[in-house]
Amino acid sequence: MKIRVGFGYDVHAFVADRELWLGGIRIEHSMGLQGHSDADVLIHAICDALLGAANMRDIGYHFPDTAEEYEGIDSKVLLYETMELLRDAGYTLGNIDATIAAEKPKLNPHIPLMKQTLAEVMGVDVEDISIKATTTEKLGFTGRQEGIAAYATVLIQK
Ligand SMILES: Nc1ccn([C@@H]2O[C@H](COP(=O)(O)O)[C@@H](O)[C@H]2O)c(=O)n1
Ligand SMILES: C[C@@]1(CO)OP(=O)(O)OP(=O)(O)OC[C@H]1O
Repeated sequence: MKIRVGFGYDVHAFVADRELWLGGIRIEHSMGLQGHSDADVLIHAICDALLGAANMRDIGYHFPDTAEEYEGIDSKVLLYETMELLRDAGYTLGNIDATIAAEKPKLNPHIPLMKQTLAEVMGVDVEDISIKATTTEKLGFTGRQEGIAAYATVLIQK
């Protein structure tokens, strides 16, 4: 069996008048994230980790932010399509471990639904998806609530 690991990182800036989408769900907050898509920073980090593990470039290579078809797109569609690319190459998911760095909002209450949602989109067991949240103790751009960062590691196998 071939086992590979991948790492993904993404950042999106907070702006007013946008919905906040994280881990495939909408979260009530005073600001949302700026982006060409729905700016779901966690899903983008997971897509990059999956593509990296398979040595298949990155999210912007497959879904360019210059393409009209991806404008405002639900990132769950990009995650589904990323999983299709991996499946076509013969890979299955081992597990995902992800961390969201955000001063606010409080994310713990939303994590079970994020995990359930992503597991359904990816067609994997919810037990294979771990999502954690951390503040950055008011330090840096996340600490100043200028944006959110997300990190993901994945294991895939074939
Ligand atoms: N946006 C966030 C950030 C953190 N949490 C939870 O709070 C715990 C403590 O955060 P620290 O940054 O002080 O480590 C953290 O472990 C998370 O469980 C959260 O829910 N939402
Ligand atoms: C998802 C895509 C495509 O809509 O756009 P953004 O929402 O701007 O996200 P980013 O993580 O900057 O890059 C990937 C993009 O190609």
